[in-house]
Amino acid sequence: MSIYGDYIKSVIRTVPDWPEQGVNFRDITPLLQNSAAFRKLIDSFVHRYQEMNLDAIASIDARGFIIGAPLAYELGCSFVPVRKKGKLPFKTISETYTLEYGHSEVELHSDAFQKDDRILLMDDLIATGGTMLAAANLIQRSGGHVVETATIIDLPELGGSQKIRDAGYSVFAVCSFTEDE
Ligand SMILES: O=P(O)(O)OC[C@H]1O[C@H](OP(=O)(O)OP(=O)(O)O)[C@H](O)[C@@H]1O
Ligand SMILES: Nc1ncnc2[nH]cnc12
Repeated sequence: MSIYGDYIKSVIRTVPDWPEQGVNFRDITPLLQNSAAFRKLIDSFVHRYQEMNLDAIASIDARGFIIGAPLAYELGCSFVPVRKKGKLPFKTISETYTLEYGHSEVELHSDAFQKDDRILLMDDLIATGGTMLAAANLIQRSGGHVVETATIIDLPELGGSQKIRDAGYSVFAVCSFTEDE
């Protein structure tokens, strides 16, 4: 949890039973609408990463872009989008991952990184961890080094952050929610 974790958590809205019965959707739009809260969020990432000599911020289509781009701007790093299949125009490498039902695929341009570049990978939320883990593996395959994976929200009861740690990556979350919150 970051220094602003409790505050950031207080401006995230939970929408029960969306997009389907039984899912508590953690909605970051109230956080984005609140300029003071959004600034504190980006500042907490700046505070954590400013001395880490990062070369690039990679973030995941689509909500990850909202936090990755301002952080890259603040830190003076390059910004690399990891996109859902079929969105990137140049030569890509891809990684398939399992969803609750079926499969999905993330892609990266083959020239996105230099070998051994130090990369921070960001997304807004970790649930089952499939998306973040696939993106991290993709970056490592492309020759980059994933220094850490970072998120606004972790849902630890779904096991995703532990799965990412078990695969050897560091995980930083600004806040977390249990199922009953
Ligand atoms: O840990 P996981 O179980 O993989 O789930 C987390 C992912 O799910 C959401 O994205 P979504 O695919 O809904 O796309 P969006 O950002 O375009 O809304 C979220 O933004 C993460 O990327
Ligand atoms: N519970 C949840 N809230 C918001 N985004 C999600 N992506 C996957 N699970 C989610």
